[in-house]
Amino acid sequence: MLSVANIDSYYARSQILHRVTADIPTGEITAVLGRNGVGKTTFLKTIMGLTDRMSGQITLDGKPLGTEPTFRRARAGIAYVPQGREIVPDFTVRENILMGAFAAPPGEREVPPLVGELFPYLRDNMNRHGGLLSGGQQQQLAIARALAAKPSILLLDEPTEGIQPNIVEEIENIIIRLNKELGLTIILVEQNLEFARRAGDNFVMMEKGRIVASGRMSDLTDDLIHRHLAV
Ligand SMILES: Nc1ncnc2c1ncn2[C@@H]1O[C@H](COP(=O)(O)OP(=O)(O)OP(=O)(O)O)[C@@H](O)[C@H]1O
Repeated sequence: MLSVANIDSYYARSQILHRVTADIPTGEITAVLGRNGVGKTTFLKTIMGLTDRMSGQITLDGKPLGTEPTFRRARAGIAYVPQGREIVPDFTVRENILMGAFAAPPGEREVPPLVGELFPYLRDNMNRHGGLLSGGQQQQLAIARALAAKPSILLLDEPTEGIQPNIVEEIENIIIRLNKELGLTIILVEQNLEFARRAGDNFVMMEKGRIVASGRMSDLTDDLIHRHLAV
């Protein structure tokens, strides 16, 4: 289980997260919900060690990770798919995927066969430049890059944002398969409440850098949604 406890997290001198505590159940999807700017991305970045400073504890199956650099967290099995995808446009599809493989065990730094199964388009376009792909294809590529690290935990930041509506469902189905068929633990930041509710086993609700509610998705009441998500 991934646990965070009493996390404060900062960009320069700005404190963004305050006393954040959460247990992320293994093998399940936990949706991180909240309005714009409440700290959802910062929550994921903090788990990955990508903010300027944090205090508090992060443990994975009891092993402390909170003071480890990002690459050790990646090697411990946590992979991050950032908002906006951050594909390198001049690298090919293959090169973009292999960027994720540095965290895989030596001897396994390859494009995983799974990528071809999940993403036939990527399999058939390995030499195409990343910048030529559509938003949906780039999202597939960003997920493929994360899978190249052979993770057990996937952090997904708004994976359906800015993607053509007819492709959104495809991405959603992939995310659900990664969890149900491969058993990946997923932390999903998602503005689309309908998808978050359908996919998520658990939720974490954030407000102003704090977790204000959490639990099983069946416990996400209309009142909580009204209080913390409605504009
Ligand atoms: N690099 C940064 N330096 C300073 N402040 C930042 C930085 N990135 C984010 N912030 C601030 O941290 C706060 C939380 O931002 P964050 O992106 O984590 O929220 P979010 O809930 O993911 O929002 P969104 O849904 O808009 O992505 C915001 O006030 C934002 O302005």
